[in-house]
Amino acid sequence: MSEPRVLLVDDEEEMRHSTAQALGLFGLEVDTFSSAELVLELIGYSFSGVVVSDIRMPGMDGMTLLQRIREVDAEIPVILVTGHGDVQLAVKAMREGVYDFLEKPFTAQHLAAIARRAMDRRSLVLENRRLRAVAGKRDDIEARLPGRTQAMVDLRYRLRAIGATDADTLIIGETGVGKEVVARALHDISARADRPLIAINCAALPENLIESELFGHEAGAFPGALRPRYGKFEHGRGGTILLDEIGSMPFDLQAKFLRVLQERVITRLGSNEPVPLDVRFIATSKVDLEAEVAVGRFRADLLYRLNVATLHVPSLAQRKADIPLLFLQLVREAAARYMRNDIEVPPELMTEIAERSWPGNVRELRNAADRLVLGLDPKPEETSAPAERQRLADKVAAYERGIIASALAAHGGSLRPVYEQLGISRKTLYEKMQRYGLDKKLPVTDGDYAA
Ligand SMILES: Nc1ncnc2c1ncn2[C@@H]1O[C@H](COP(=O)(O)OP(=O)(O)OP(=O)(O)O)[C@@H](O)[C@H]1O
Repeated sequence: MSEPRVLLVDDEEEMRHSTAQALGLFGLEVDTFSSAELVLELIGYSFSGVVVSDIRMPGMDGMTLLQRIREVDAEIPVILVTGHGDVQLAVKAMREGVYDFLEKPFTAQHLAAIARRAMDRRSLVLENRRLRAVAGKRDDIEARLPGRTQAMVDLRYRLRAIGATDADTLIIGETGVGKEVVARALHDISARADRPLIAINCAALPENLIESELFGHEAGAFPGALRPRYGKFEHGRGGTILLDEIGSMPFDLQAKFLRVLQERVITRLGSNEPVPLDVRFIATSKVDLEAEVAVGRFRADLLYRLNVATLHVPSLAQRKADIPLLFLQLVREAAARYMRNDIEVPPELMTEIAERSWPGNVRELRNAADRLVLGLDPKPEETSAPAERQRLADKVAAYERGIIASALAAHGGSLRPVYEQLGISRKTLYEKMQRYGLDKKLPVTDGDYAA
């Protein structure tokens, strides 16, 4: 989203500077490089400018640079300049896909006009690519966030609507519902899709480093800050910053963050100079931020600023009808991940899965699918708890049997001292002896019992 730039490569310093200056006069943003290797490091698929390079240079020459750039992206425009009037070189360059070829001497006006045309074409190419990617990803939303319940239909509808804007967005939902999945989908259908998405977990940031982590710092800003460093916000330039668990952001930092949201500038630690920041913020929360405001842990002004575009991601309890299909999809995904193709979901298991409660939401359901595929009990807590209880009950029973047996032995099989000592009724002792198979093995002296 930054201005497209001309990357100008020339090993001759004077030529480099005079050309750059002249192009600057025609309103172009120019970066200069003394070698082709240097410029190659900056070229990527989303590069939005144009490369202007001398042909004859020590090290990598202009023709090789052209070839290398076209390996990265054949649609990046490269303009080659030669001082030698070499027709053969020109022909070769044309064959290699050069955008244009200029002979020295040339006027800056001429070069500026060609460069501008090249950049216009490049921006068209990038825009078309973006539209194609967005169209693909739009179809993708259904696959990424499946579900036929109204809650999911509404979520996808709002997601697409908000995705078409550049508004900062708050995503709310219980743990494991897929807030991060929604955030990534939002980024992917936005105009920033080809720029980075930087995810920051506010709950995991070390308190003492948090500001420099986010805002960056200048050299000497604090002991140990030897070199200047970009913060995470600046790494997200042109893209999206995802602030996970915004409710965990320290209170003092919330005021600074609010300023960033309002003014779209940041100031690195140890500097007074605000730097413009072109990013979209997406924040997530599983805690009720209104409640956090009420107890003074979250700033009301920050909440109001964030709460403009809001997405509520429903819990599985709020979309129970989606559970079977979602589970099947997660099983399919897990099977692919673990390279198993023989996984079946027995109907009884499906019924249990559908009726069970899933407090950990999709994350928990996904774990269950993984466990099934790995041949483990897919219903860990809730259904293995009775098994635990069973084992515990067995242990308790064995212990109880031992106590009764030894009491019976101690009293020579006489019942009265036994039930009195154990503080239970005669009837209860009788039932337990029956249950534990103790009646026949011991010498019995109490006529009551024998009867
Ligand atoms: N609709 C979905 N389809 C498939 N997998 C999903 C879906 N939603 C979430 N998941 C999976 O569930 C897990 C939890 O998702 P995610 O991390 O997005 O949840 P969250 O709401 O951000 O969780 P937390 O509140 O703990 O941060 C991830 O493994 C994710 O891939």
